Amino acid sequence: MAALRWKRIVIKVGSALIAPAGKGCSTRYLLAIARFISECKLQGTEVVLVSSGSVAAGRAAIPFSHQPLPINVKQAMAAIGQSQMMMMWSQLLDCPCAQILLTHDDLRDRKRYLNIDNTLRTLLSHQALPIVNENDTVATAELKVGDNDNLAAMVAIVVDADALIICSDIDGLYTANPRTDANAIFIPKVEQINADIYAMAGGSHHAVGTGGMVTKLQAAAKASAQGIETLIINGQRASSFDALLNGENAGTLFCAQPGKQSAKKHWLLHSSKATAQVTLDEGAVQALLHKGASLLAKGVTQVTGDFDKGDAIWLVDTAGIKLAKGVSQYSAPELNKIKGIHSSGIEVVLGYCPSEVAVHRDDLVLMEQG
Ligand SMILES: Nc1ncnc2c1ncn2[C@@H]1O[C@H](COP(=O)(O)OP(=O)(O)O)[C@@H](O)[C@H]1O
Ligand SMILES: N[C@@H](CCC(=O)OP(=O)(O)O)C(=O)O
Repeated sequence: MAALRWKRIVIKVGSALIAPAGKGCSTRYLLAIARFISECKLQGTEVVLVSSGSVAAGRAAIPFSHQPLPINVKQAMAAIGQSQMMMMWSQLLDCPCAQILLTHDDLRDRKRYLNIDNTLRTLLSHQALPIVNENDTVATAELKVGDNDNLAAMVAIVVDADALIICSDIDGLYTANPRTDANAIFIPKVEQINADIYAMAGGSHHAVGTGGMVTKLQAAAKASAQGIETLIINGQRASSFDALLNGENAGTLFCAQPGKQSAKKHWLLHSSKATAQVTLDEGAVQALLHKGASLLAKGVTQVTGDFDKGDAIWLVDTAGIKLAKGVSQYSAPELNKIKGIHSSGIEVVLGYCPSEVAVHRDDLVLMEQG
């Protein structure tokens, strides 16, 4: 058996594999996936599992035939199914299985993001298997990622994985949904995801799945942009996993792209939630855009909205154009008091000076100006 080419992977398993009949967990496809995970770990490849299926697994316990399922019913099914799904994985694997339930909000908050990162890495260093799912019972629309394909890509970026393997009930990407288009042609490799590729993707045919091929392409785009190669494979076929273990490709491969950002800058740009903004004078704009400088309080003319020290904020020019996103070293009330003031005067005004700069260059990412 050839060695796997990855040191750390994220495997995403869709609802259709957890509960193929749409009601309750089944070992039918999970045995082969569990064997693959065990083989990866034996070869020294670290694995994080993102498992859907809490709604599908809990479905049998709550008889409800109307479609679409109302959110409260789905949440109740998820609450029942999550423990059943975890139990199933624990029975199939002989390593400790660790449950991690997340919402999008957890990833937007820097402290929680770092806690997630630390927990995942600690679990991996102790040969445990983190099993991630969306925290369906608490997540309202604005807190949710909404689908586990995108969640898996976010997790892959958090743990700096080499590969994201999305296991579904289809061989990979086709030119159209093969369930509705008999002429659809299989695509083994995608160099770069563009509008033509997105145009091929259709939705899901399951009541408990989310997103179909659309969310898988979004996930592949996110992960591959961060240098993580992504595969969409048929998790119903044990042969897909045999191929991967033999160092061959299976399903559709989305190539890793160059230009990976640092984890911190990626979080700032794509995950952090910034609602407040500070307006910069022309000197600060030039220093930021052309000199790679930090933002000094002296260059701030206006503070709009509320934020704490450590929160992400927008840095805008006098026309209100968003130039950058950065982590503030001061709260909004503090920055309001010291705006326009030279760094040496901060202590005089506030009585303390924890930082010479308002936003440090390392905690700042420039927006692409179109
Ligand atoms: N272009 C496409 N190529 C392949 N599958 C597609 C395409 N467009 C839509 N699909 C659908 O996406 C489904 C897989 O997504 P989904 O049902 O959400 O599964 P999962 O539960 O694994 O996330 C396939 O079964 C297929 O019906
Ligand atoms: N969090 C939900 C899964 C949502 C989801 O994305 O499902 P799927 O499209 O099957 O990966 C659950 O556990 O049922």
